[in-house]
Amino acid sequence: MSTEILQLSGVSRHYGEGATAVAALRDVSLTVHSGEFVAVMGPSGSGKSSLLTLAGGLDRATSGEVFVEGTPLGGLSTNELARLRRRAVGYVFQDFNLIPTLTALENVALPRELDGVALRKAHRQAHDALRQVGIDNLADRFLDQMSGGQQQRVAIARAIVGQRRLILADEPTGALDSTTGDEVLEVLRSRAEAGAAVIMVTHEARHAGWADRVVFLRDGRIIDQAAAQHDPRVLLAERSA
Ligand SMILES: Nc1ncnc2c1ncn2[C@@H]1O[C@H](COP(=O)(O)OP(=O)(O)OP(=O)(O)O)[C@@H](O)[C@H]1O
Repeated sequence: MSTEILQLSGVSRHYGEGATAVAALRDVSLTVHSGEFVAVMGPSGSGKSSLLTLAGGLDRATSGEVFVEGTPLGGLSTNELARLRRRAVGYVFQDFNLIPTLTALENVALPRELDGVALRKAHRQAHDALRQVGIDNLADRFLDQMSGGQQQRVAIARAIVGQRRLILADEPTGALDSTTGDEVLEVLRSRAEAGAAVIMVTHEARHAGWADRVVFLRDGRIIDQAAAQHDPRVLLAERSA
């Protein structure tokens, strides 16, 4: 039986006040279950990043409620929210948000260490995550010794380390060539198959084809939800043909 990992219930997010107020999200309701891979598409400014930051507890809703594994985020203190994020949520930021003074391995292990996992175990899990994105051989490199695509894969490894149940990825294939992009999509897909809920913002219909479901946003509202056009297994088959 699949469980609800994420639920947005009538969520709105307004920025600013009065004449300059912007409604980034308007009354959005969305449920994502364990094992589901959901793509979010929509024009620039439609609210895609806002949806992701609210889902990950990086920002708070103006109204409505966000539930992660049944916990309403609105009632949590800042510390409780930080703990839930570290434990349950992996986030791939558009600009990676990695720490330049740490190696790839240390960047990936950091959230585990912060969560109290012993160093050796955290490093073992980090190696495993780096292996999944195909760059375990770069574990000891610093960020300035890596290409943009390699840094992006470090960011993805950090999001999937330690079997997080909710993985949120904002344009995770942006800096990657198409082969590497497909590899990353395969990793996200396999995390969903292992039981995570994965939500990915993308501009590319081809990438959305890897998802089970595509949510379309416009002006802060969900205007449509559809099953992905392509069965991901078909894409896989095309790749290996
Ligand atoms: N911190 C903020 N302060 C004020 N307005 C904001 C803020 N963040 C987002 N907005 C506004 O909210 C709306 C939705 O922005 P959001 O970044 O969620 O859209 P998006 O669909 O992710 O866009 P893009 O594809 O360009 O990244 C936009 O009008 C944006 O200008």
